[in-house]
Amino acid sequence: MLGAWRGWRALRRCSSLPRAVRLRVRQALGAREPAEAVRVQGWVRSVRSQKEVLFLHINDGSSLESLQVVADPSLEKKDLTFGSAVEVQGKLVKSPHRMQNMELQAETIRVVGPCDIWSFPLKMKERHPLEYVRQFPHLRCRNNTLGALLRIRSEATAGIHSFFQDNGYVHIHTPIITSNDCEGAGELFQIETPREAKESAEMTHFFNVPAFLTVSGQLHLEVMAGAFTHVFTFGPTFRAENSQSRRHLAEFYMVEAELSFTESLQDIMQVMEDLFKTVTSTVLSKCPRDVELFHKYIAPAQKGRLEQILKHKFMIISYSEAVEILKQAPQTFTFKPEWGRDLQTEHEKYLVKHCGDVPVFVVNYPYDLKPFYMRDNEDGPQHTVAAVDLLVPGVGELCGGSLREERLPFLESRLQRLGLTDTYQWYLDLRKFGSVPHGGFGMGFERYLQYILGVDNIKDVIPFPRFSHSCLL
Ligand SMILES: NC(=O)C[C@H](N)C(=O)O
Repeated sequence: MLGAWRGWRALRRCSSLPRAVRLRVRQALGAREPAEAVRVQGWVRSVRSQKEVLFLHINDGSSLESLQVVADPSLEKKDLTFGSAVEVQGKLVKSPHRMQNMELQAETIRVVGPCDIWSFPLKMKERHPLEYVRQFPHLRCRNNTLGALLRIRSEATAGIHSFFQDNGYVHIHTPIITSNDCEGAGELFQIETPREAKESAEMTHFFNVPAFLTVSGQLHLEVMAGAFTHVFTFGPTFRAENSQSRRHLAEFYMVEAELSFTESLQDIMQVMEDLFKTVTSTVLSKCPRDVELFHKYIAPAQKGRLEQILKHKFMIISYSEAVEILKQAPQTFTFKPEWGRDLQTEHEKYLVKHCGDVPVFVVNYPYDLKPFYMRDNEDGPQHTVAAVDLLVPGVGELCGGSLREERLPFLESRLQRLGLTDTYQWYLDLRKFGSVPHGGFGMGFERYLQYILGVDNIKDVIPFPRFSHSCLL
């Protein structure tokens, strides 16, 4: 009985709702035909009250453009201001305005949530600098630039998943909490046991076992590539880098792939290049107006560049060639380039410029510079491993990958020298039970967005940036 009564109440609630069709702003703007009764909800981007007519622009995040609402001035109310949340009902009609297809002739306007414009940090029709809106992580998504970024980010995410799924890769959820330090660079955030969960005062770490936030899903992907052949993951990774630089975050997203039965670095580079080009084409075709905003106001030099880059094969140079180029550079570097030393940001920048401001693969790095899992090239005195970094203009390293050492004796002796045999017993096991040549790579998602959009600071391409001394919200 009670159920039936509730049902009746719900029915009454429904029937009292207006019957107008609810449209998102994007749908309303793209409609081919006028429509009699529609309802649009969103946040007011501008209000302009004239004697005869009231103009509003409302945006609901579905597109960069806002929908123009034309209303009788009698519908104006005190709390109908910039930033307020509204529901407008009326007729969708062809707009006489050259720049837009449709507009909404309001019959009713309801202020769902007013906005205190005096304390609201965003101002009407103002192009706020990215550094300014960064101070308001709870409100900056209402800013046009961040709105465009977040739509692009969403499309790029879908594009990355489609790229791999369409090519037969299995998606793996690699763990966030892990006991290994894949990169061996000591940049791990350790996990503590909260006081309430401690069985004894001495209990430390993660219930007394060392555990960290993951720096890379690679080793777990290697496990899976041993059964599924081609696998990928795309999730958050963490680095305890005490850096405020414009290229580093403590929490960032990484796309990683691992391919079994792969003997050449060339194959890995091909996947990196295909991934970059496919996802970028998707973004350009799905969010042209959002991308245009960046190329118009943030990075004018990037306009048209991407389309060019998509047409050409990426360049490849070896690490040794890179060092020679750097040694012959007319400029002096803070860090003197020398074979056997890591390439610094200033070196990467120079190399990319030298190659014509295009993405460049640098391959075959010194053995002693790279982590234990990379495959030994066994190439004489200048001993290298089959590693690759993809460098891009303005950002530097975008992807890093390698062939993995699949040969048990090589891996065993390397881990022994590092004193890591016990820790990586399971990893050695993989080389005993059906080991195959394999390799993979990781691409920093925020650096990818930084590059394609020409955004200078990595903090502006992630919804909630976390970096040294900062964890707002
Ligand atoms: N999956 C990868 O190859 C990425 C690599 N482990 C890195 O963190 O750079």
